[in-house]
Amino acid sequence: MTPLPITFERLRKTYGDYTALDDVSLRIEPGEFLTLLGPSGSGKTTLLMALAGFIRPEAGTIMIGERDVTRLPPNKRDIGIVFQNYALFPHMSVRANVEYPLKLRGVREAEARKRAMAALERVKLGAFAERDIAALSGGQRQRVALARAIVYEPRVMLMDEPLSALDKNLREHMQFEIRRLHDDLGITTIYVTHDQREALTMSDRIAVMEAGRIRQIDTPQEIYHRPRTAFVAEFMGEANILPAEAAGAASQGQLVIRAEHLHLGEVDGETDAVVLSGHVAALAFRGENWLVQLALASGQEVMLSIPSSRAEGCENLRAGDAITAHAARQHVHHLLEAGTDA
Ligand SMILES: Nc1ncnc2c1ncn2[C@@H]1O[C@H](COP(=O)(O)OP(=O)(O)OP(=O)(O)O)[C@@H](O)[C@H]1O
Repeated sequence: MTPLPITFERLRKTYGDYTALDDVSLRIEPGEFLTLLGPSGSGKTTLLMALAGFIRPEAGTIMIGERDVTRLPPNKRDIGIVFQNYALFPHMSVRANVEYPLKLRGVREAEARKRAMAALERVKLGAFAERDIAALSGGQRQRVALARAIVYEPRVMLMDEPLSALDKNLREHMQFEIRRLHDDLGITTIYVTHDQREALTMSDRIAVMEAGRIRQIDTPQEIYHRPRTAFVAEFMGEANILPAEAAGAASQGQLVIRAEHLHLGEVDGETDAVVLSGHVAALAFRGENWLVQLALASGQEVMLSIPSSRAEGCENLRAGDAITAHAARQHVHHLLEAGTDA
């Protein structure tokens, strides 16, 4: 089946005088894996639920392919959904849970069974079909929820924080599995998370939301290396935001330098670099890297992240030591003026 594009046009949703979606416009390409990323309360779930049909917007339109679905009930939208809490029926077997959406759609017993088993095979749970849900681990339950969402072959998949109940290792493993499933099925996926690393790992593009608006929508690399605003820069990872003049730039405005792009020590004369000097305010060893907090003469503190593999000298640093750090000019990025939108 060919995947479908999704278009939101000036979508608006308010709760009393609170604006949860503030004229959101967005096009998701056919077959794209798009992540809605943002802090709690930014409107991610509201946007997803409006697409699923569980929330009715006050204004705007939602199109799936050529179809205007804004006023269609959820079961007419051809969408698979996976939630954080799995929403499985605990008293039914794994197979019965996966057959359930097919039975709702009037698919006959033998056919439902065949398709449920195929979906379970896809998520590597074929051998668990007759088990009770209660006898599964968190990761296995999440796979059942995935199987149930794909069993009727929807062309659009929505996932709202599906991995947040899992521990870190399983979560990272499932990020790859979900992405592979998306690629194999050739569907359009919208994924909600507030975890920036998860968004970077899985997505074709990321839409960063804040206060009911999309602040930036871009590929993971673009959004990480070239954030448009301080909010996006800080939300996407450790970001040092400096006034342009602090970094010796002639221009006005603000700069962002990622912690891992700052290196300890002087720069050789050949390199065009921004140089920052001050003293060590604090430092910490974190296994894969060292974090060094550098206090500038202005009082501002900047963070350096130095990989353990090339952290010679970090062991000998002490709070109060005078240090110099530098970043190559290509890693110094100008932000748009504050308040300018994506
Ligand atoms: N039924 C409701 N009544 C009133 N306010 C609501 C309702 N549902 C959501 N809101 C508010 O709308 C805003 C957006 O909520 P939404 O659930 O979309 O945020 P979110 O980005 O998904 O957050 P989280 O990461 O915490 O799930 C929040 O401030 C929330 O309190």
